[in-house]
Amino acid sequence: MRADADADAAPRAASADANARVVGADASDARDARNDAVRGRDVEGDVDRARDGDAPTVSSVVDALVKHHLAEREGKRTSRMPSHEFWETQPVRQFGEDTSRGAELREGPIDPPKLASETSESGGALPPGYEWCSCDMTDSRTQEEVYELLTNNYVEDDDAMFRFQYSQEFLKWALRPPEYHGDWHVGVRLKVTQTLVAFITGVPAKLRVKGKEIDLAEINFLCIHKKLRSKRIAPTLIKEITRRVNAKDVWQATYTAGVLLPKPISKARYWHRSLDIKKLVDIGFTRLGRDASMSRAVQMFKLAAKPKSEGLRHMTEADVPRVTALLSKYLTRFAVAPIMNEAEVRHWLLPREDVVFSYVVEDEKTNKITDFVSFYNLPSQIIHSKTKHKTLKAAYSYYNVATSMPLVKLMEDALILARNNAFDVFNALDLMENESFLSALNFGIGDGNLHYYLYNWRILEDLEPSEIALVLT
Ligand SMILES: CCCCCCCCCCCCCC(=O)SCCNC(=O)CCNC(=O)[C@H](O)C(C)(C)COP(=O)(O)OP(=O)(O)OC[C@H]1O[C@@H](n2cnc3c(N)ncnc32)[C@H](O)[C@@H]1OP(=O)(O)O
Repeated sequence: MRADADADAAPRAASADANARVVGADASDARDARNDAVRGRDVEGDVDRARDGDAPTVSSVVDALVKHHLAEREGKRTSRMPSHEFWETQPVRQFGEDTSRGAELREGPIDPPKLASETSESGGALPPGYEWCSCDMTDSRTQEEVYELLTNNYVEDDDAMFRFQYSQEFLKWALRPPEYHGDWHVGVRLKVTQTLVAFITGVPAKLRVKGKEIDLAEINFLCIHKKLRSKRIAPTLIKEITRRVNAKDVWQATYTAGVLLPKPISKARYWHRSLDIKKLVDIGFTRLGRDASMSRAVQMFKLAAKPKSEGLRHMTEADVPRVTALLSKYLTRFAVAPIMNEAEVRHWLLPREDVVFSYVVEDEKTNKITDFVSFYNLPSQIIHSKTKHKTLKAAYSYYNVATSMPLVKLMEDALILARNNAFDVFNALDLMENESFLSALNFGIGDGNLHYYLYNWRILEDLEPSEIALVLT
């Protein structure tokens, strides 16, 4: 969204893995030109790099894209494509690989099957003075250590204004789903002081990818202390979590990241809906457009006092079987979606105070649950706050199904519920059917991309975000 956009407000990166920036008219023009110039999706990171690096003109960006696109079609590397010393050795889709019909590549596992017993028993080499550990997320002291590491070192927006601040309750929820493995919560400690300095996690999940069901690990919370960056510790952490996942006879993984790596299956975009526009402007999350006034903006983002849908109520334990059925049926529409049993729906979707908010609409006559809406609470720290505000309270759209009303109506209620729970902003990716409500409900497009990845599973064609129904916390 441009700074002078009609909606008066131009949201910044909500910190969520947001590595791209809106840098003014040049960048937006370049983006438009790029969209017109080429259809290929993988080239887009190049634009960001070209843009960030040399302050290029629109035409030089387009030139670079066209060159890149042609080279990519021929399977060549261009000077603008960074090399990935680590990722080029991994069983992931690679830039420039020939996936055309008739080529050798097939959809499915990239590495040939192995035996869990072939997995080595010890981890890769860390720099001297550091050691591996498993972080016991049932232990309150360890939870605190993980919380501290992430609070001070995890994902920030590009201008280092906001940093994710996952609560301890959130971390327990995200890391302890049914059948989780304690040793997939990998830490690195300084030997002498036992300080936790790096972290990466996996949790078990089942995903349907283009009709195939895959048991895999969802990888998240990769974090290295700021003082230990750029020392190639990340590849060591990734190899260690891979070893521990393989040891449980699991050979595939999924993950999301703001950075462009070889090679996403899809690229989604964050959208932001202001709930407290005054605060968002005060803290620099949002800017008012050139000719906009605060009173007009307040008016524009005004919401009803309470939800409008009759019968909308909190989801309860008794709803679990019916929500599982409703959601499972809905998720079959998408090329990539989780498969959740009742225990998983209970874990991921039953309301948890200050963590996940879920609501249902039940048809009084038939007792059927017709609609489901949910969001989770992920605040960001305001890093160098110059105001009284220390925290940006952000709600993130999670899984939503509307059958008795249009999705836009259900999501308007989600906004009202989020506002009534004191959130400042409601964030949503352009996944699933979300495009049907984003503009209509005054969301503004953010400046961050979220790339979706599969490890050791190839699909031949990139997917649109609307084909993805996976929300990783
Ligand atoms: C079957 C089981 C498989 C299980 C594993 C599946 C794969 C899981 C993959 C992990 C999914 C995580 C999902 C999330 O949690 S995404 C969230 C990532 N975390 C953050 O952004 C927090 C703040 N940043 C940091 O803590 C560090 O900058 C990190 C740790 C990100 C990199 O540390 P550092 O800056 O000190 O770098 P290095 O010198 O050690 O290493 C450089 C190498 O690391 C590659 N790199 C950089 N960022 C990422 C990234 N986000 N995913 C994957 N790789 C990444 C980079 O391209 C380069 O490789 P190559 O380009 O040369 O090849």
